[in-house]
Amino acid sequence: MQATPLAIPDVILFEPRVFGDERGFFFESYNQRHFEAAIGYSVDFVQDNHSRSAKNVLRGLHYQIKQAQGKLVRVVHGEVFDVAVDIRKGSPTFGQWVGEVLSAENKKQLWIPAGFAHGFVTLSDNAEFLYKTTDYYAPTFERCIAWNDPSIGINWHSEGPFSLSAKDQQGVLLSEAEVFE
Ligand SMILES: Cc1cn([C@H]2C[C@H](O)[C@@H](COP(=O)(O)OP(=O)(O)O[C@H]3O[C@H](C)C(=O)[C@H](O)[C@H]3O)O2)c(=O)[nH]c1=O
Repeated sequence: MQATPLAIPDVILFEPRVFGDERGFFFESYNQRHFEAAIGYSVDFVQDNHSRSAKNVLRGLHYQIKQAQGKLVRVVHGEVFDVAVDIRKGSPTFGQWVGEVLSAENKKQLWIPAGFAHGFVTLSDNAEFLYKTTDYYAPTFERCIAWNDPSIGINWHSEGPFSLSAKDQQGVLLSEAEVFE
């Protein structure tokens, strides 16, 4: 497994070692020992999530202001553009974003620590998105930052128009959002 910090170095891209043969392929989608050695600290994943989205569905930018979740995300069908935004007050990269194309084909994974808002847009006809989280779902603590906040300026690598939940249509600007102290 190869681990590469992105431009915001706390966000780490994982590329697994894939064993292909005439039957198909095998790879370890998660190995705690290798993962923790790569990020340099231990984490405890408590929940696995799985969502399916049609083309141009955009989910985000989400975070939990309390019970903040670290997320290890991957795609097992189709392709998405996945984005993390640094919302840690005082961070030198506060308000900056990083993104990566994750697909069933490239088998890439992103580690997005607590302290980031997270979202993705579906690039393929459909995409199935799986992720592990380091804390439990807590809807009362859920917050949403507007996907198109000009102060963040995310390039979603897709023309749209995007399909968003009613909740995500109400996302607030980063300047008005609760952030991590
Ligand atoms: C996130 C979550 C949702 N739900 C229920 C609540 C709703 O009835 C339904 C759909 O929830 P929502 O529209 O919030 O799902 P997403 O828009 O995919 O939300 C996620 O999208 C972005 C990409 C994230 O990073 C977060 O993990 C999460 O906010 O699933 C649960 O029961 N447990 C959960 O952990």
